[in-house]
Amino acid sequence: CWGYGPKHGPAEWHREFPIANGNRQSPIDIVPSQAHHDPALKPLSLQYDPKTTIDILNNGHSFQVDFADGTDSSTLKGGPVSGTYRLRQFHFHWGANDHKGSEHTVAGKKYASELHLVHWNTKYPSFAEAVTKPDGLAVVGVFLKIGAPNNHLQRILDALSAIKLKNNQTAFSNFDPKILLPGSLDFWTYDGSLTTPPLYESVTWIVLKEPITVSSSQIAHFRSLHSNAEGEPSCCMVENFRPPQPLKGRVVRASFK
Ligand SMILES: NS(=O)(=O)c1ccc(NC(=O)NCCCCO)cc1
Ligand SMILES: [Zn+2]
Repeated sequence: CWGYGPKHGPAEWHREFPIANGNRQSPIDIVPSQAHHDPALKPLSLQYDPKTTIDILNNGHSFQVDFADGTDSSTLKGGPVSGTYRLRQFHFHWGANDHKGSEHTVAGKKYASELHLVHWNTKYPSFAEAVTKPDGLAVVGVFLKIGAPNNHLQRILDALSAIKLKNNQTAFSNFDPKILLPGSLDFWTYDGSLTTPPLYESVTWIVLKEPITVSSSQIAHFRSLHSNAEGEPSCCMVENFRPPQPLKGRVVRASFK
């Protein structure tokens, strides 16, 4: 199945998922000087209820923290979207060393990692329905740069030892994703896709300009996960980022001057 290694990596995904060569693929290289400030963009409104935290899961490509999305307890509104989007999960992407790992890049700059908070449009009955629609998802991307240790990540890192292998999951509760956000919610936004197969072109991307910091040893914990399930040949999850894709005429808007 698909992965990030030399055999089944991003350059090969188009064979099974031809939309990989589509017109609104993600991630992209964001060039700040070419982003258009749009004063009509509303401020982002993120309201999260820690009680909706369910579990933490190794899905074989990353790890994700899942949230109960049966009510409007944890939502995204405003910014470039209309309506209400519910938080489904958040996960990370990282690289084999600290000099790469983010999916979006900023004028060619790669960050060490990137956090994705995945929300779906409640005009659709479920996430599974929404994920195939052009306005189905809104994903907030947050860059992680190497610096001081991030205390807010510690509980997540401590849980990773319990989900070492693919399909391992363990209870995780009472987590407020807001504590992972930077001070400023200034963002760039553009129409894109899932960055992993099935690569559906259903994502309104909202990439925050301000990174958060993590230490080098904290991010090393991410690389201790395995992409194989029990009984399969051991394979470390050292790298799981897709490189930037062609812009194909899309416009990136900025919420800030
Ligand atoms: N990296 S990303 O663009 O934020 C992303 C988010 C969700 C997913 N996929 C997901 O949540 N489920 C897979 C969709 C299968 C159809 O139900 C893939 C990539
Ligand atoms: Zn992602």
